[in-house]
Amino acid sequence: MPNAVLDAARRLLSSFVKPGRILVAVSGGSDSMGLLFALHSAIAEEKGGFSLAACTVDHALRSGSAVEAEAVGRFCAELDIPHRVLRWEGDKPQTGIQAAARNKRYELLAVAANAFDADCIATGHTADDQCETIAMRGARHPVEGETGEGQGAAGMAATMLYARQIWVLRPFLGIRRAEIRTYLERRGIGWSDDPSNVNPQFERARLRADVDRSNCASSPVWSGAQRAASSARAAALIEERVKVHEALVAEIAASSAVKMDNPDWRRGLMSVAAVLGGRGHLPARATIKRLSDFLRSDRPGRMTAGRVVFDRRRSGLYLYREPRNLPVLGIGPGGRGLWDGRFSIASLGPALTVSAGVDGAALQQRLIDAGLPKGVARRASEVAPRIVSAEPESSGREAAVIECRIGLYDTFLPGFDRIMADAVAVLFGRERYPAPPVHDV
Ligand SMILES: Nc1ncnc2c1ncn2[C@@H]1O[C@H](COP(=O)(O)OP(=O)(O)OP(=O)(O)O)[C@@H](O)[C@H]1O
Repeated sequence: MPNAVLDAARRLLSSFVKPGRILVAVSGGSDSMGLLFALHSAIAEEKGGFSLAACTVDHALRSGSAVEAEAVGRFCAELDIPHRVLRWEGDKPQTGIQAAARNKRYELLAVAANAFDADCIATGHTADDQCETIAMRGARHPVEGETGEGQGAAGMAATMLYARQIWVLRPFLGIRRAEIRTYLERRGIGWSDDPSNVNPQFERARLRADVDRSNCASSPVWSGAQRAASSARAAALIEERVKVHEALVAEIAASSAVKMDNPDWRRGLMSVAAVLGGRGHLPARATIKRLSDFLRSDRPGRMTAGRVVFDRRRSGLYLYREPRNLPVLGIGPGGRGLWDGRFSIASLGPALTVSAGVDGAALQQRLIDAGLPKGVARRASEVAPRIVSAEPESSGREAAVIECRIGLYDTFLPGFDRIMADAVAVLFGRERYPAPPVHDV
């Protein structure tokens, strides 16, 4: 009898570059219980090399969650799979609880992956979850699917890099929840139902009810492969047209700046701008439109969008952080912090204070020597981080390790955007992101 669930697990195993250890994120719901059991069965058929571990995050948000986590533990023990429960300790936020729980969940899963020495994490996201995600993103950004400019145009990716550290794989994205339930029922395996999945207070639960009623036929969206192709085109364009100096200024030839009719170029340019502005998302569609009109007009002038100045001169287009609302950050001895959303700074010993300001004339001169107009060099050096050490004998720069942050990709990088993310990383003087453990995008 054909078995789509087991086949998806087999396909995942055969997509690995080399066999390794998979940490399965098991909530105790049908999808992740099905994933665990299907992977266990598929591995049993294999010659060897793969192993499983499992982790359940107890969000401690409702009574009964600890008992459900224990039930998963018993199931894992029956299958001889090592299992850990990690609990979300401490205060919980009053609002945005679902988003906070999700962030915490990935953080704890990454901790478990490290403890089990796993090569990746697998989650039980299904085709139903995919429909909900597309519907949810579509409701927020009704037209972005047309050009693929927004993050949501392709829905969830089958692979995702978390925190530059560990890849999350979603082998069930093409499988309906009902199929997984049938698979489990036929084997006499039970699961728990999370009541918040049907609580209409949450947007995802409301959409879930709609998706259950529908046939999962959502509006047309990009496939992962289309999105990957767009990423590759955008990456090639920024590699060819954009030069970034000291992670502070982007320089673009005047002839390239005007080409805002090309959606791949728009997306590439906006991604570079998001890094310069210390933002984790692209500007809103209306802002991109205003900016495109300004750039197409081919006239010198300045426009600010997403905390970035687009400084258009005869010699070219220059992008840098606008000189407003620049924070002051204190970092304790040996500590680390994120300054202005743009730079991660780690102390090598002394306490540090980070603020904006001209870090001597040297930086400005380096930018001028690199060919930037004087005015641009001055403005860019004014928004550079100035690091002052609490120990007068050591200079701030010597006492710190500083790295540019790429908010768009550093926490969640969809697999289909990796080419683009690598191009941005290289422009900003960073290493490429780690490659996934599986073939395909
Ligand atoms: N408490 C949990 N412990 C371990 N894994 C979990 C937990 N909750 C969810 N997961 C994993 O995430 C998958 C998707 O779950 P769910 O749809 O509830 O999460 P989501 O919030 O919609 O997804 P995402 O985390 O990507 O936003 C599950 O199949 C499971 O693999």
